[in-house]
Amino acid sequence: MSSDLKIKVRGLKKAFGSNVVLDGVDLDVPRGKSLVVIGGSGTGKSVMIKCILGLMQPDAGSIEIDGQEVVGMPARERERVMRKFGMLFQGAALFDSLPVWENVAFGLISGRGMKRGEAKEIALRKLSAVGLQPEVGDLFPAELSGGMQKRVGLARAIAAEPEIIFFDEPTTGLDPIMAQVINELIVTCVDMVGATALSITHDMHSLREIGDNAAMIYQGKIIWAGEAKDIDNSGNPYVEQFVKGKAEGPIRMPVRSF
Ligand SMILES: Nc1ncnc2c1ncn2[C@@H]1O[C@H](COP(=O)(O)OP(=O)(O)OP(=O)(O)O)[C@@H](O)[C@H]1O
Repeated sequence: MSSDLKIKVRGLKKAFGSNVVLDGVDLDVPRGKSLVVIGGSGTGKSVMIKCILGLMQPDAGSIEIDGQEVVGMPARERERVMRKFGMLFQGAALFDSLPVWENVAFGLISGRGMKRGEAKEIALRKLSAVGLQPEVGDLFPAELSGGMQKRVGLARAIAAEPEIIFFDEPTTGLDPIMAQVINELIVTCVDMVGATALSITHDMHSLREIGDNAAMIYQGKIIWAGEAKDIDNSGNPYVEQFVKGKAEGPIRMPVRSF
């Protein structure tokens, strides 16, 4: 039933000139669940997320959030829907010139007009939730390791207690131990704020840790969707090749000959 869906995507299409990136994507994100989308490099995962976030206009198709069509929605109304979203970008995307606490509180202060003192208190609480001491709040992003920056990004993503959180390759560039710490924090934080989560990743380990459900995108379409625990027995040769990381199989990587 569509009321059980937080996000419902149907027939989403997007091309750049002759490069057809999304060719009729259908995706269901059930309310309160964590869906992880996998797919090779350049298969359109980021383009799909950008369309859902309203950062990119699709050529065709429908995106419903809480049963409300957002494609073609007037900018003002769309902004209100965007407030339901939190986002952890690849590489954390922190503002270098702002101390850590202000990075976390940015959306609260500039987006919601919260007083700085109140926003700082919330920011320090969220930093503590991701295992960072209050002293870290006064440091600048350049003074932090990559893993700490990811934690700060996560604290920022949950600062406004969003209904939906997007995770863009949350473990890319981290060592396996820090990747696991971030995976566990994602699960805890998503639970803590009771959010629905949509992630994109190449990292199969991360998928198994953070996903209730999984989907695979290939050649502009979702070619498999199911419970994350079933991904090893998908019966789909494309999914199998990706999951096992095999060079041989139906997926052909574009290789340029010089
Ligand atoms: N603004 C844009 N203008 C033109 N082409 C674009 C634009 N954004 C994305 N593309 C193209 O869309 C395709 C898919 O890109 P996208 O970034 O969504 O891939 P991805 O699956 O997220 O890849 P990766 O896993 O490597 O991040 C690529 O061929 C890319 O060149």
